[in-house]
Amino acid sequence: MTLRVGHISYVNCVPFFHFLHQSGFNGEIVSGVPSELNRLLAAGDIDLSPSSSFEYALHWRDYQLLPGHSISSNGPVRSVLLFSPVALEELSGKSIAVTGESATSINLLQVLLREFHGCRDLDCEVPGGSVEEVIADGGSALLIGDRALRAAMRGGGGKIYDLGELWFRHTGLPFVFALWIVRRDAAAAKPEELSRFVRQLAAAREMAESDLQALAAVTPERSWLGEEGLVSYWRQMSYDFQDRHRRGLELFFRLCGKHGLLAEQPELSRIQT
Ligand SMILES: C=C(O[C@@H]1C=C(C(=O)O)C=C[C@H]1O)C(=O)O
Repeated sequence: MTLRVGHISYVNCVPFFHFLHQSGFNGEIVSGVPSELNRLLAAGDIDLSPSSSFEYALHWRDYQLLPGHSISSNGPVRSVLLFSPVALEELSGKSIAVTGESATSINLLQVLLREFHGCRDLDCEVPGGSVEEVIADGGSALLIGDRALRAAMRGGGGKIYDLGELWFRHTGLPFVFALWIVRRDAAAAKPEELSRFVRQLAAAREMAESDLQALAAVTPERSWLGEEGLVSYWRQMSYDFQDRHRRGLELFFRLCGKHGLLAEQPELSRIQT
């Protein structure tokens, strides 16, 4: 049996995937934005994926974590951005257009605004048109991933708030946007494939991180982000999952509970390797 593995179609995932085949992986890869991968994972259509940390919290009884990896910020993240013509404190009652690609970041936005900026009655909705149009029309809007990086390069009239940076300023902790999530039933059905994958993923990431410059030189997104842009973006992301990440994640889940975004607190359960 082969593994069906999700792949986030953002440039932040390149360090996990570029060398995966070279490291021996011969299963299937299914690409999508985080919200699509969350859906496939919840439905059992893929076995494992880097996916929204909030998705883990919603369905944690069905999932386990691959230890040691995440997609996190430790300060600015550069690709989870709120574009707003007004200050954060003034967003109560105003409409905020949010990306349909996210699960974690839309809840992080709510937590930041409610817990630290005194906002009430937030009106967050995925717009009918594109989020980019809302930004161009001077509205408040949340983008993630490559579309956020591109929109920041275009700039615009309003302010740009980096949600990783805001989280760090208020908590002093990393923020965990994505975790490597495995379905429990897949872990039970394909234990050997999974332990091979754990080794292949670690090797692939190590190869990528040992020479980010060389990786940037063969990454197509260099056409718009530049090789130096890619390297500095990957360098400031945190792909680890250590004790500080766990504390940041648990605080986020607690604040989601406090603000009515999560019905119960998840247990963090790792696969046995
Ligand atoms: C750091 C990012 O985090 C992403 C945000 C996610 C979410 O909001 O659910 C999910 C996966 C991450 O890749 C990004 O979008 O650039």
